[in-house]
Amino acid sequence: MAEETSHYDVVVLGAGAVGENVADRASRTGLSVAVVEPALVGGECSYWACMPSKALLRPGDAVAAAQAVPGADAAVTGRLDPAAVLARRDEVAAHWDDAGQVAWVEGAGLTLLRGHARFTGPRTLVVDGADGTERVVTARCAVVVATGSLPVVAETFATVRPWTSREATSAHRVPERLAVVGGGVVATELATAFADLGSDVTVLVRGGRLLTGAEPFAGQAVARALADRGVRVVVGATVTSAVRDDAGVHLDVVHRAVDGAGNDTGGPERLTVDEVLVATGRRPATDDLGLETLGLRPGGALEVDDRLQVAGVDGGWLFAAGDVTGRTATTHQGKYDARVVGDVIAARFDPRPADAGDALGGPSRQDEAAAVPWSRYRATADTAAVPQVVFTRPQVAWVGRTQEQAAHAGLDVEVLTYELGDLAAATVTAAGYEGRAQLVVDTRRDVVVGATFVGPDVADMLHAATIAVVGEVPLSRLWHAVPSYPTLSEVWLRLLEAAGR
Ligand SMILES: Cc1cc2nc3c(=O)[nH]c(=O)nc-3n(C[C@H](O)[C@H](O)[C@H](O)COP(=O)(O)OP(=O)(O)OC[C@H]3O[C@@H](n4cnc5c(N)ncnc54)[C@H](O)[C@@H]3O)c2cc1C
Ligand SMILES: NC(=O)c1ccc[n+]([C@@H]2O[C@H](COP(=O)([O-])OP(=O)(O)OC[C@H]3O[C@@H](n4cnc5c(N)ncnc54)[C@H](O)[C@@H]3O)[C@@H](O)[C@H]2O)c1
Repeated sequence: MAEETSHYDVVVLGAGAVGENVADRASRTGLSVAVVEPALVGGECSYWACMPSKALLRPGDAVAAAQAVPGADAAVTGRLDPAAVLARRDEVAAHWDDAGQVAWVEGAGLTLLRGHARFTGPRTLVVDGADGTERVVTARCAVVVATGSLPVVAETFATVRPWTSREATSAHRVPERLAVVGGGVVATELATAFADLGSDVTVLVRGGRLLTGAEPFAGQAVARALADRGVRVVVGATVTSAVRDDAGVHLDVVHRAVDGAGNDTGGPERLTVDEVLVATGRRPATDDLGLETLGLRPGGALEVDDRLQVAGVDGGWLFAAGDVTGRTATTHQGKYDARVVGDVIAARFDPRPADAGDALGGPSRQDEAAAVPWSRYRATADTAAVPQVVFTRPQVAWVGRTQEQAAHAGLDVEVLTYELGDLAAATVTAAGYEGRAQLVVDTRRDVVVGATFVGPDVADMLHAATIAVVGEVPLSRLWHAVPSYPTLSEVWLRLLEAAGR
């Protein structure tokens, strides 16, 4: 049943973390903004990704931290209480109730349209409501697609009701036996969490190592730590069939495995588990957006430039941000893109008198038109300095280029490494603290282009490195950034000493 047409200046598809931020910023010069969302306002991150997964990981970290300190260890001798961990996770996920975020959207002066949006032509959409209503919505100025991504699940698992990250992060029961297929960020974090909760976990990795986006030593450290906690990590593994019956899910796996002595112990095996978590990557959610009416291909990523403007559509009205672009797959980077695209739209379509932005110091039409890299209207960091933290134990944090990526880019690099366990702060933090920091230095420009930290509590060390990379701070100036004693940040001093300072 079609209703009357509603007109807005800007329409944002998706009220995930990215869509919310786009909408808020785009409205800052007085544009009317509608956000369309068929599910929970807040999207994946709040209810099925970042927040619940970190809530599942934190208790194990807290216990491990105490157990690593002689004297404190005696106070922490029990096991985690899975029911209490899951209950706290429920709270962190707001019990999958978006009332708080709806209140925020409405308080920000945005219009929330509940339903699934699809294009019927340029700047025109139909919003299908859950109650069967169809509302036509037009955008006078711009449309931003922020519909996120969906897990990739191979046909092999079609009949066994596998877990994706959604079922894992919202689970209300801890499986006795869990297989995790994949070796990326979701696989390593959730293998860690469920091992902490008491599952017998097997990780089936297609390639030769974990976390292939990071420096090789990072994945090796995580694999070692998982093995030490009784998790079986099988490399070179392919699941050839999956069947569920009353006894569980039976997986036929072919793999190669090498034992400590270098012997090949691999081969085909049948693995029976209670649940199988498929964590084999995500794909942009663009299947059913009506993109074909705009001359775009459904199903793929929406390719954008540094203004987040979609390539291949005339008129400068279509933008995309977040996971749907295939350019970024973290909340923080998606929100950075959201700030950029929101500012571009607020400035370009500013309804106020021509110089209003300049006079008030806010978004400015002239500045946007003349924008250069590193201005607020260009997502320059997406190519120069993307930070990522993996909340495994040990944590893995990196920004910018790995050694291999820097070499691939033709840079002359020097690689500086330091074992974090040799720092005074490590001695105080934990008995037998193990970790490593590595800087990739562009020797021609004398600046850091990449940094990796692996170890307990390194997540918050990353931002100093991000500032060094974004700021292109010369090593000669970094030398004057004095780290406090005894903190893990003293590693910066040791790394600079290794560079001959
Ligand atoms: C298990 C897991 C853990 C993660 N942990 C972290 C972490 O710790 N830190 C981090 O930075 N990142 C993390 N991520 C990544 C992060 O969750 C995503 O990068 C982020 O959620 C992407 O935000 P988004 O707004 O682009 O998409 P989403 O959050 O997916 O939001 C998209 C929204 O669009 C809506 N939508 C879809 N189609 C339509 C349509 N046709 N019309 C209208 N609306 C539509 C959807 O319902 C959804 O609400 C994690 C991911 C996973 C899977
Ligand atoms: N802490 C965080 O910031 C955080 C946490 C979780 C997820 N995320 C984001 O979510 C995104 C998705 O995470 P992900 O772990 O699903 O993807 P990923 O790209 O990190 O890892 C996918 C893994 O699946 C493997 N794989 C792919 N196809 C396979 C197949 N057919 N069979 C077996 N293995 C296969 C890959 O080799 C890889 O190991 C990531 O890009 C990440 O940025 C971020």
